[in-house]
Amino acid sequence: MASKTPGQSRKPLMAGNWKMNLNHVEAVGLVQKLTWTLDDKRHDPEKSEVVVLPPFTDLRTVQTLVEGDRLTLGYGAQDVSAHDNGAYTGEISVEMLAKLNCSYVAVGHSERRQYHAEDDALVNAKTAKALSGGITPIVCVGEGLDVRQAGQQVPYTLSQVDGALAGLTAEQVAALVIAYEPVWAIGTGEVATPEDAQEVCSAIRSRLSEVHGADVADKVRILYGGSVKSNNVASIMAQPDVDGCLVGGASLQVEEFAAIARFYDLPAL
Ligand SMILES: O=C(CO)COP(=O)(O)O
Repeated sequence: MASKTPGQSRKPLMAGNWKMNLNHVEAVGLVQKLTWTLDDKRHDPEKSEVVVLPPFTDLRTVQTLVEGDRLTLGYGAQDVSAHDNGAYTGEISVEMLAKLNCSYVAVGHSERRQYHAEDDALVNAKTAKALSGGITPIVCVGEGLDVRQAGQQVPYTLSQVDGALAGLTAEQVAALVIAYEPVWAIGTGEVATPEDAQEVCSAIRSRLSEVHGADVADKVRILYGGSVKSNNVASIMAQPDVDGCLVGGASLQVEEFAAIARFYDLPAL
């Protein structure tokens, strides 16, 4: 596996969270253009893994395209049910996602926490469910503006991490991805400084090390999310504990997302 810095084995991950954008027809256009652009610019898949998280209704189409054309593009979902099956109207199970060969699923995104009242216990149940189905959860954590202004971003975020990972084995934790997304930076154009991102990402890694040991902490990829663009990605990625980005708005723009995926060729401003 390629390294971001010598001696580090975590392969950078650039995940595009489309949120509630693009129907399945539009998804075809974006995925095709994205893979053409990455090929054209000679993207090295060893230097960053590129993943899209489309809406549920696009997943079968994206799967067909990726598998049919053997694209070097990962995909996954934006949410998963904490239940296996049954009378849960509107929910999608991990088995359904696994059947679509999804590699990843976001859990606990701040928009789910905010608009669907998801708490740490539910995020914990969804994380465990994803792992049990063989899908890598991207566990989202991060503080709101009031918490940041009170200087409590580290304890607040660590408490979300503790809640989301409660009861998981060291082996399970080693297999997941954590995304630090400060809520005040999401969709606002207000990106955290590289130092802000590093402060919390490094605190998360220290906590993983305390609880599960340094070997586990070394394996977990910790992403930053919140107004990531091609003009700020390189300096964020230069931070030692930032192993990738969870990208919202910019992942809907092919040239932008392709440039973000190729952060390794951009100057850190
Ligand atoms: O929420 C995000 C990704 O999950 C970030 O969204 P933006 O990149 O649009 O700020």
